[in-house]
Amino acid sequence: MSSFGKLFRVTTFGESHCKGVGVIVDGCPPGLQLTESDVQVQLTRRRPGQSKLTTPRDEKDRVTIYSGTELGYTLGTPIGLMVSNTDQRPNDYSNAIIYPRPSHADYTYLEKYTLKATSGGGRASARETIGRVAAGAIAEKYLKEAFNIEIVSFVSSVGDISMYPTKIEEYPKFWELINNVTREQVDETEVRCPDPDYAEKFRNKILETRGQHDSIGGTLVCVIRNVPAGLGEPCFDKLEAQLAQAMLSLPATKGFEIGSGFAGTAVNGHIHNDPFVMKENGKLGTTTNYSGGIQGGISNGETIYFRVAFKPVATIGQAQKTCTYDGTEGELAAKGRHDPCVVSRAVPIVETMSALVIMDNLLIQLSRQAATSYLKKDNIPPVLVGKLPPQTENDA
Ligand SMILES: C=C(O[C@@H]1CC(C(=O)O)=C[C@@H](OP(=O)(O)O)[C@H]1O)C(=O)O
Repeated sequence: MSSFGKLFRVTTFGESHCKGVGVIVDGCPPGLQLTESDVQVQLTRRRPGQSKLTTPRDEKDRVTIYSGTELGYTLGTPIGLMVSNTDQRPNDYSNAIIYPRPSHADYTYLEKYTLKATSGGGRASARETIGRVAAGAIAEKYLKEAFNIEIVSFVSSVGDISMYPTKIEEYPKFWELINNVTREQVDETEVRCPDPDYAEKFRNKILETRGQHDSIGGTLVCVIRNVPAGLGEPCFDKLEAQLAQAMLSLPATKGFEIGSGFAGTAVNGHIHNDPFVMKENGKLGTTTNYSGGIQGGISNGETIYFRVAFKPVATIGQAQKTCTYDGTEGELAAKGRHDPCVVSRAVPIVETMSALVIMDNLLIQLSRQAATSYLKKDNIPPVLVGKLPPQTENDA
């Protein structure tokens, strides 16, 4: 379905070649200062046609807020946002009418719905992510203002060139990076990688691939800082499970890994466990962070970090042997304007999608805390809050 979230609920609409794409955001707290410019920043970072590394389809993606705000403040009512599609070229798809594009969604959409959009990727197009980005930008604004939560994503690999740690021993250096990396640093390079040497290698790889009328995959890291402990809903809605669902609902994703991920399987528990320590803020924290900020499906107050894998874009100009819908063998060389690699445009998409997950879980936890605050808790047995009961004479 096209809706996501429980208390901060978003519903996206639109196809890549219809009049426009957008989103309805229900459940945004009233009183948040919000204008189009707050949302536009992330939409502009996502837009096509922004550099040689992306699809040349030239959409400005200017957003209009239709409802839910007045005098620059949210009213608590549904916020409607929309972006017009202005640079469609449906004829680009004329040679693909009888061919399902290999590894795209044409065949499966037709099987599912019995008919499909004639041009573009329809709902499976990356244009659908505009709605998510617009909604997530609102969530990000609340999270930053109310809880100082920071979300930063960056490109960590393109093809087989990777800056991501492969062994557990390499993680402490990586934590230094993720604890400090900023969006400004990420945006200093066209490809959106904070390491200039890797950024250059990634850029060259994408340009080389584009020259071959081909595509290539890559990975993104996402970091979420200052998340309070307690977010996530066991058992089925663990925070990492929701993040995984959110990320794997993005077009072209093939993998999700949190904390030490697959590398963590190579070491013993005494290395992998994150010991607790009292932190300056008077709360328990951990001295290492192989857990990736989530334990038992609940945020523990440490930095959350995860990695998302994006496959090579399915639509490529290079001729491929395949067959038509009726099984006739042939060759398809896709026409049109396509991304040789989606990772740099995926950065704001992953950030805003993360914001949607954190926002929804924050509202759920705040509502639980508010409900509990009305109870008289004076006589709660100490063992239920991790304390020993007072000693009695019999104990001595
Ligand atoms: C336009 C965007 O990306 C598009 C994603 C896409 C696809 O099939 O996913 C195909 C291309 O567009 P068109 O439908 O014009 O061929 C991309 O340019 C965007 O993300 O805004």
